[in-house]
Amino acid sequence: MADEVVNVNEFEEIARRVLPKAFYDFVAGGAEDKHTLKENVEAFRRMTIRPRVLVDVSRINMSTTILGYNVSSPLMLAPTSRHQLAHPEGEVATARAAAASKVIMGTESNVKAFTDETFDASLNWKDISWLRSITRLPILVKGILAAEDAIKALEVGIDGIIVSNHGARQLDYSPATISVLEEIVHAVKGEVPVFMDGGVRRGTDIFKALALGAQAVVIGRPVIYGLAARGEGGVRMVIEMLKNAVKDITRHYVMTERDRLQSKI
Ligand SMILES: Cc1cc2nc3c(=O)[nH]c(=O)nc-3n(C[C@H](O)[C@H](O)[C@H](O)COP(=O)(O)O)c2cc1C
Repeated sequence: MADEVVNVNEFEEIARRVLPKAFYDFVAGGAEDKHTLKENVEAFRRMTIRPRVLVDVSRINMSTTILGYNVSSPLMLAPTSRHQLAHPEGEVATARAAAASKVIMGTESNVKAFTDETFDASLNWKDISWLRSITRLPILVKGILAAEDAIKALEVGIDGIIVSNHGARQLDYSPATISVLEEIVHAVKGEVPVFMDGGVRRGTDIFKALALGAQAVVIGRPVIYGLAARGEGGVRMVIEMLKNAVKDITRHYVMTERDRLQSKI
């Protein structure tokens, strides 16, 4: 029954059962030892929340602004390549997922995503400058994991940064995204919004990412799991489950591994 599913991990389990093995393995898989794949999730789990009591949460408003668009929550859907859509039903289901996401986000974004797993490996910063010269659309650079690259991205005039290791599908042993988010937020100094993706599976993960300075988070696999398990309704359920984060989140509310180490010195 649809209402028995209570979290994203359960959707993944259903997806594993209903999808042909090759499809599931393609979606769920990661590079080589899958170290970074596991770390994306585990690094979130190692962070704890410092709950505050007697705060009025009776009317929580999670709406925010992303690149000038008002959205109902700080949650976006990641680009996932078309490889998994070789199945004809996949095409239909993905169109439905996109429609569902527009409803939830409350806007039809004109932000283009120039990302693809098959993208030209020779892509470099000059190409971003060129892109900047031919379009007035907002340009987001996805895949930033180091402060130096974040600064480079600012220099070429991008409009936002997505801290991402592309779901740990390409380079194993790159850092878990939540573990480098704060470094990049500090480097960017509020000049452009910083988004992050990788391993977001719970509303508390969104809470943690926002507390470390992300403007919004992006999800990849959870959408596909919801879609595989329950179609459009499953995608809606996944998004609703994850929206369970709260507004007015500050850095004060979370404790990272680094904080714990520093408090011992
Ligand atoms: C099946 C699949 C295909 C993907 N294809 C692309 C792609 O073509 N380009 C890209 O930048 N990221 C791609 N990604 C990565 C996602 O955009 C996103 O960064 C990642 O899924 C976020 O991590 P999560 O799945 O843990 O939420 C893909 C992810 C999956 C699961």
